Amino acid sequence: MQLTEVAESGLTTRRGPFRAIAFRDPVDRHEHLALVFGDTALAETGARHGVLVRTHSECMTGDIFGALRCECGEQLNTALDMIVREGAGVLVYLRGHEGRGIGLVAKIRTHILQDEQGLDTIDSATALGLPVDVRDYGPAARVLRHLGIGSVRLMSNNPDKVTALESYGITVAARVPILAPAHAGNLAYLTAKRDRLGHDLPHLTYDDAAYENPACGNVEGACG
Ligand SMILES: Nc1nc2c(ncn2[C@@H]2O[C@H](COP(=O)(O)OP(=O)(O)OP(=O)(O)O)[C@@H](O)[C@H]2O)c(=O)[nH]1
Ligand SMILES: [Zn+2]
Repeated sequence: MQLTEVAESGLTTRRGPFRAIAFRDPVDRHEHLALVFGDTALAETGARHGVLVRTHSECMTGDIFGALRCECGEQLNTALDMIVREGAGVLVYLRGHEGRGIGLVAKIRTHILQDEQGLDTIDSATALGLPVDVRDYGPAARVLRHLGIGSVRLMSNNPDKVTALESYGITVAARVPILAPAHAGNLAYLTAKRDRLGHDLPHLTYDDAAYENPACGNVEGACG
């Protein structure tokens, strides 16, 4: 199925000049954004056989407000840095993926259960009668195809994303780790992703005492 309502402009950010290409997907009806840097055609055929791509699931709390309980915001910034360092690549910002597809209100409700009952990111969704992950990567694949990209090096720690994108006909030539530093604020989240969702997070240790709270020093009481 073709994407509709495509619009493109230049978008210079503090990292440099990107192209911003906005799409409306005909299936999920969300508006998605691709940020394109450099010559991706050359990157696809070049020695590495795949464009450096991040398909980033929307996380308002982490991406915009820098919430510490997940690492989404850091991954977003790291992905853009990696693309610019490489000289070419694409970040596809996927709307409708908030809370792994359950939406913002439901995600905040899972946070309440995590904070008040100690449930993890999986059990807190299940306790609300909600699915753990209902993200669809069809829109991401349609965006990439629209950009003429068939083979990617995917920045992700989640092996399921590789399978999902490939099921939509995108070749994932490699999965490129995108590891955010672990700290006291995101440790529970990262640990649950590693132990229960199969994310590849080799930088985590099992020594809780090794992690500091980055809010310490900024906010009275944050160090509890
Ligand atoms: N339901 C729920 N979703 C969350 C929670 N914290 C973050 N998210 C959402 O999780 C999504 C990101 O998924 P993750 O599981 O962190 O990582 P991933 O995208 O599968 O894998 P990477 O490519 O390695 O980042 C974002 O859309 C966030 O909004 C939470 O506690 N509960
Ligand atoms: Zn997040």
